[in-house]
Formats: sequence, C-alpha cells, structure tokens
Amino acid sequence: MLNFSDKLIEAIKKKNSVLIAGIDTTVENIPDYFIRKYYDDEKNEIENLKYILYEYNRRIIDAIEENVIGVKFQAAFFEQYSYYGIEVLHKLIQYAQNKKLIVIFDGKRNDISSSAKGYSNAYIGETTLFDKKIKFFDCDAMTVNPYLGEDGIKPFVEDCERFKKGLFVLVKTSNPSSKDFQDLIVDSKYLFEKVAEKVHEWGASCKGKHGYSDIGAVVGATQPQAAKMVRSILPDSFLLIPGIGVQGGKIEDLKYFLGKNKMGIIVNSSRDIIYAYKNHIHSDFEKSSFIASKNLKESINSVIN
Ligand SMILES: O=C(O)c1cc(=O)[nH]c(=O)n1[C@@H]1O[C@H](COP(=O)(O)O)[C@@H](O)[C@H]1O
Repeated sequence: MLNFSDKLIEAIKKKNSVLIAGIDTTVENIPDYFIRKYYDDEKNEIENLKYILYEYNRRIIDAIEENVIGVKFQAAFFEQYSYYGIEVLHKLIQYAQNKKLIVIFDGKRNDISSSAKGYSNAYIGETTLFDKKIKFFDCDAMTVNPYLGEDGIKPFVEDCERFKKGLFVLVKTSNPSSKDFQDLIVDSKYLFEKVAEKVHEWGASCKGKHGYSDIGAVVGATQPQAAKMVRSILPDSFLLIPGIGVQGGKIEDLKYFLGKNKMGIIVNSSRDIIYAYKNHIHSDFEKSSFIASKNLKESINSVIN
C-alpha cells in the first residue's frame, strides 16, 4: 500500500493538478432552481435536507472530478445539520472514495491522547467494536490542531504510520486572527515556527518513496511570508493551502509554498468551486463548477510548473 504522500504525488502527476475542492455546502447556498426541483412536499424537512444536500454535492463531485485530485470535507458544514448531516457526510465520503479521489476530513481535531485516539480511530484508523475492527470513515487524511501538544498528536501520527494515512497540522492559518497566537514570539521564534519544527519531528518516521513525509502542515494562502519560513523548516512535508480567492490569497504567491523538487503543495478552494454558479459563469451549476475548477487548476499550474 502506498504512503499518503506517494498517493498524493501519483494523483498530482496523473491529473496534472494540485487542486482540492472543499465541500463546504450549506443548504441556503444551493441554487433555488435545484431546491425547487428536488424539494418533495410529500417528505418532511429532514428527508428533503438529506436528499438535497447529498445530491447537490454528489453532482459537484461528478462535475469537477477531472480537475481535482481530491475533496476536503469541512465537518462544520455537515455537523450543523446534526446526525442527519453526518449521515450525508458519510455517504459523500464513500462516493468520493469510489471515484478514487483523495478524501481529507477537515475537523481540526485534537484532545488529550485518549480522546484524540477516538478521533483518529473514527477518521483515519479503526474502531474496536465487540470482536471486530471497523474503519468507519477511512479517510486518506485529516486536519488536526496542535494546541494540546505532542501527546494529543501522537495517536494520529501512529495511525498514519500503521494505516498509511496523512495528517495536516495547523501551522499558520489563513484567517486575520491567526496572528493572535501563531505569531507570538517564543525563544526568539514565532510560535508557528516552533509548531513547524514539531511537525518535522513527528513526520520523520513516515516518509514515502519520494522522500515526502505523510505528516503535513496547513499554511494559508494569505501567508506567503510565513510559507517561506515554514519551508526552510519543512522542505519535505506536504502543505495544505486554503485561502485562495474569497479570503484574499493570491495564486501568484503559491511559488513561495513549494518544497523539495518544486513539489509538496495541495491547494484547497471551497466557495469559488461549489458556488461558482453565483458568478454567472454558466446557467448550469455543474458546468459553472467545472469551468471554475478547470480555470483554477490551470492558473495554479501556470505559477508552479
Ligand atoms: O484547515 C483548513 O482547511 C483551513 C485552514 C485555514 O487556515 N483556513 C481555512 O480556510 N481552512 C478551511 O479551508 C476552507 C476555505 O474555504 P474557501 O475560503 O471558501 O475556499 C474552509 O473549509 C476552511 O475551514
């Protein structure tokens, strides 16, 4: 079985893309005509929610699959619909896996080690149930928050080693308030540099055949200066880069995020892809998302290749 980093590299080569689509859909942003067409008065609200949320995202995945290497599911957008949303998330994860897309669960999870182990079991590892071991979500990778320190991260790293999965540790996030804690100076370094040093340490034992580690970092596209510093600490870890487009990150700056052999980045875009219909690219939402993802893929390639 391939290491996560090798799986990423092979997908990038095959599709000539580093783009990940963020599936961050809320029902109120689904086009009216789609809701009108599929809303069934014979069913209750919850049955309509489950059908419409699944069907919209499924069609987006179909429309964009040739332009992206994978999808990132942001847990919040599903959790807001309680366990009905989680059921849809589970079905969509399986749908994307069947299409051989790389699936990233973005829940930014963490806790003390015993609780962190539960999160890891659920999303990248396996859960013991009576005398069986079950891989419930079985995603390729997940995002984690490093705030609790090493013992809260180790359960995830161990599952990455065991099941050839990947991790993206928040190092320098895309939001304006990332400076509040991440830019604090500790021992004459930024705190985010200290976290990057830890990511380097945690990732040393899980490297693939291309020399990249399976333990990566999240660095926002809005943070090109930080990216240069992170790269000097983490030359061979994948960076998951959110924040292009709506949040102000510039595609031209992605060159500062590249690692060893001009590789090692995956770039997420959510709203610009899933709600591309709002930009009137095409009257059809699927075609709009296809065109938006194709254009994004090509613009990113023109900067990094
Ligand atoms: O871990 C993330 O994915 C993440 C980290 C970060 O620093 N900034 C950030 O925007 N994200 C996520 O990336 C996505 C960005 O969405 P768009 O701004 O719509 O492309 C959302 O799912 C965010 O939760």
